[in-house]
Amino acid sequence: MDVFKIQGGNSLCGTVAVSGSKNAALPMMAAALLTDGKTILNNVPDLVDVRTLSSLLTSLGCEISRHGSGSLSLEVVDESHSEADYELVRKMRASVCVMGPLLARRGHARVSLPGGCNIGHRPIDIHLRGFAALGAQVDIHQGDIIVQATQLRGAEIDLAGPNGSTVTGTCNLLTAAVLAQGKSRLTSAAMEPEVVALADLLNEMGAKITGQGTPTLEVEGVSKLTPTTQAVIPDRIEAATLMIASALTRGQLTIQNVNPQHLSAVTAVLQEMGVSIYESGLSQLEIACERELAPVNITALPYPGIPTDIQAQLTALLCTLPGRSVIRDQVFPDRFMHCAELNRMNAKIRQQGDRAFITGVAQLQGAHVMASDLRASAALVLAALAARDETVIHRIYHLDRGYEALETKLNFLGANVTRCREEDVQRRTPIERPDLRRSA
Ligand SMILES: CC(=O)N[C@H]1[C@@H](OP(=O)(O)OP(=O)(O)OC[C@H]2O[C@@H](n3ccc(=O)[nH]c3=O)[C@H](O)[C@@H]2O)O[C@H](CO)[C@@H](O)[C@@H]1O
Ligand SMILES: C=C(OP(=O)(O)O)C(=O)O
Repeated sequence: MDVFKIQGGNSLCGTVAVSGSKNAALPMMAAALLTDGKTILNNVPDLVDVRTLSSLLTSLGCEISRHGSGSLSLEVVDESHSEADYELVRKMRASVCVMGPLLARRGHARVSLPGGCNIGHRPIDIHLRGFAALGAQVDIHQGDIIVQATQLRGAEIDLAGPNGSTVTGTCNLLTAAVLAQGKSRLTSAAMEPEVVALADLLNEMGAKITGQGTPTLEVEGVSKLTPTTQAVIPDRIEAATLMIASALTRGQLTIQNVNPQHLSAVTAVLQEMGVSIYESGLSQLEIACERELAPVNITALPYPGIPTDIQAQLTALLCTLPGRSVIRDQVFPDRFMHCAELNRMNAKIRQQGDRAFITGVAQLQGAHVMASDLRASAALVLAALAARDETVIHRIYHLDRGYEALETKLNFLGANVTRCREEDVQRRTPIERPDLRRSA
């Protein structure tokens, strides 16, 4: 297993470009199953999750090849298999995104129920309720979900859950409803830019979807979709992570290939802390720290609120601001595994329920810490960049799921991050102790 060794203390300065969005690319890749020609997606990040989904789609009869930097070609050559294997699904929850397209196009899908996860309870009951409303028979057999229908029929589907809407659920039902007979109306739908990106791709393929970006999506079913070429939107979570890295190291960054509109909640909260953020050009942000930063209270909410996928990274930043702050996660109320690890780095966080109560410290201290999930890993990397001495982050395979070439980008900006094998890392620095026998 790989670990990161990070020598903290350098301010990040320079220009960096954000990669394509993981969470937009995954459902867009799955949508290729809806056509029988070649779908070309550009700006696809080279990530473990993208490779895992590619393996899954290959097992479902897709031929996939990567060309140049970021162009992925996907073509269905065999529609006889509709079963997603547990070995692939367990590696990545977003595998459930194949269910909608398989059901709509092949009339049948068998997908292992995704298991537990370190960010909390993640049921897919709303997805299944939606498939049933579209006329599918839904069964659970030996840990697999089986959905089948000879012809889906348009329906009214309410996607509201206890913590807001569901992003992957909206994608799954959208990709099923596009080929259903008649009209569907999806209410309390997710408004995330990644859902809009999927709807735009489907419309390019010939679907009739309106209302994307609002809580109500109207879908007029069509009998066939044709393949197309589309670029994946910039990764707003990677962009926000870099913005926070700039603030944490009191650096100065130009971040390219961003959609500032997708980042407005993050920009607003960083500005409230005192970070200077300027738009320079259509897809570029300048981040600088020109004054002392102050703590704020934050709640992670569905879009257009502050994303839960940025909650851990914001927590790392708040740990270094003098005074008290509270951060709450209303999307995944148990997503606080990073707090105990940050505390090992001298942070002062007390977690209770869906909130973390933070008292800023003057300086974080390097330590051996364990990544528990993707964004928790990012938070530990950010904390390590600002910490005194060396931090060793174990289990960074979580990070590789969702950040393209993060250490290369950070090192280019002045960080000191080394990837090495777990067995090559010395566990502890020996503490020098006085020789008591000699002084006696
Ligand atoms: C691949 C991808 O795009 N992942 C993102 C997606 O995950 P994902 O789509 O899995 O997250 P959801 O939007 O579905 O989950 C939001 C909330 O709804 C609940 N829920 C969800 C589905 C369901 O059937 N029943 C139910 O109760 C969940 O437990 C959670 O509390 O959106 C999350 C919320 O923005 C992000 O953190 C993830 O990065
Ligand atoms: C939680 C995330 O991804 P996933 O839904 O694939 O686990 C994430 O991107 O932060």
